[in-house]
Amino acid sequence: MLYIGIMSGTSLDGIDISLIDIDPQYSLIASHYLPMPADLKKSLLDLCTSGTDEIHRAAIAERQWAQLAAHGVTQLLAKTQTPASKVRAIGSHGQTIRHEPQQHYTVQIGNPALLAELTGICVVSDFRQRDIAAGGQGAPLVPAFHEALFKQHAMPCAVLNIGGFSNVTLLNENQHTHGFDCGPGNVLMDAWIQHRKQQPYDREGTWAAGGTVHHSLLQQMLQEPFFATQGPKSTGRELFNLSWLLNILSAHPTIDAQDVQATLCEFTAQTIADAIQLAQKNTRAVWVCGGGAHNKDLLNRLTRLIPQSTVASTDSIGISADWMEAMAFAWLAHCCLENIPSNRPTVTGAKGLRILGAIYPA
Ligand SMILES: Nc1ncnc2c1ncn2[C@@H]1O[C@H](COP(=O)(O)OP(=O)(O)OP(=O)(O)O)[C@@H](O)[C@H]1O
Ligand SMILES: CC(=O)N[C@H]1[C@@H]2OC[C@@H](O2)[C@@H](O)[C@@H]1O[C@H](C)C(=O)O
Repeated sequence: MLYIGIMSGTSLDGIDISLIDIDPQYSLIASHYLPMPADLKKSLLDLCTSGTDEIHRAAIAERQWAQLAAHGVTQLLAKTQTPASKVRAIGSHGQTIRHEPQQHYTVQIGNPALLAELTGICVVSDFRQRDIAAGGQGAPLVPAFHEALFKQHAMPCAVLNIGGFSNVTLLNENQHTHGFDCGPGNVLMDAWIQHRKQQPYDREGTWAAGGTVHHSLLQQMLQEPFFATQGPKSTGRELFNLSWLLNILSAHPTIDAQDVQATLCEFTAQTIADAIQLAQKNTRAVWVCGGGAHNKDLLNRLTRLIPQSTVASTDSIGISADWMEAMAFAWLAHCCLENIPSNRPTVTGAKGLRILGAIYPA
């Protein structure tokens, strides 16, 4: 049974589209990546903070986003010669423009009705809303997919997604899945290199690797109260953004830009390592996915900071690090249509298991 998953993450670098077969074992058949056009990226980023005429701007942006996503679906189907009628549904994450779980709301836009209209395929979307309605954070949602995918692997293990933000799933022999957002993934490193070198990201972490960690800056960043709170917890650009960083840096005006990048990479690794070690001390392996899996410097730091575990990309065990999230949303669509609950109350804090997603028939 074929499903398509569409993930447009917090990094806003582009739209990931996967085609998966539920049998056997949620296999990835094909994938397609569409870079985010600069004007749409700017519109979406602007919507992440409050401003004038937001309703109008959100409606225009989500229409453009759906048109782009539909174009990507068409290209993916053409390159695999798959008729649209063979795909049972598209699971579309949409684009998060606000995430305020403390205020019991989260907003993902993506005009699923238009996506269904343009592709002729049933679309399942708005996955986070029901979990929020049941008192949860609405995020992270990938832990249930990680649980299904890693069933056969040695336990206890952790699946770590390092996208714009980082989230971890902790799996053990007793099937008591835990998970939460650890904090920033690439978001601060991306923001800093963009600010200082006009580059979208630090390729393989080479800029960070050549710098020196500034320990008092690191300690100050670690004071952020988010890190001291226990899960369920999730976060986003509302908290960790360039202004957050510049505010802290204002107390350290003389630090070299490259040393700031090194410190941000160490900070990202340290917060992840602390979170994993506190939540599941005996973790044997940390399987890394998301774009951060390509950041060699970040992986080296994680390896040093979590000495009791193997730290490796999921690519090394045949699970694509780049497509994990897009595959997860294809699987979430399947769960919705099959009435399978896909939140994990231990992760999100919801009152109970819930079937997630809103269905827009073909
Ligand atoms: N070769 C590379 N070297 C270093 N970093 C990389 C590389 N490739 C990708 N990245 C990082 O990964 C990021 C994109 O990751 P990904 O696509 O997983 O994020 P996302 O899905 O938008 O985020 P989220 O999971 O938070 O929603 C880029 O912005 C960049 O920081
Ligand atoms: C609100 C939102 O979009 N959160 C994202 C973000 O990116 C990573 C982390 O923060 C995670 O909580 C979530 O994404 C994944 C797909 C999730 O829900 O599991």
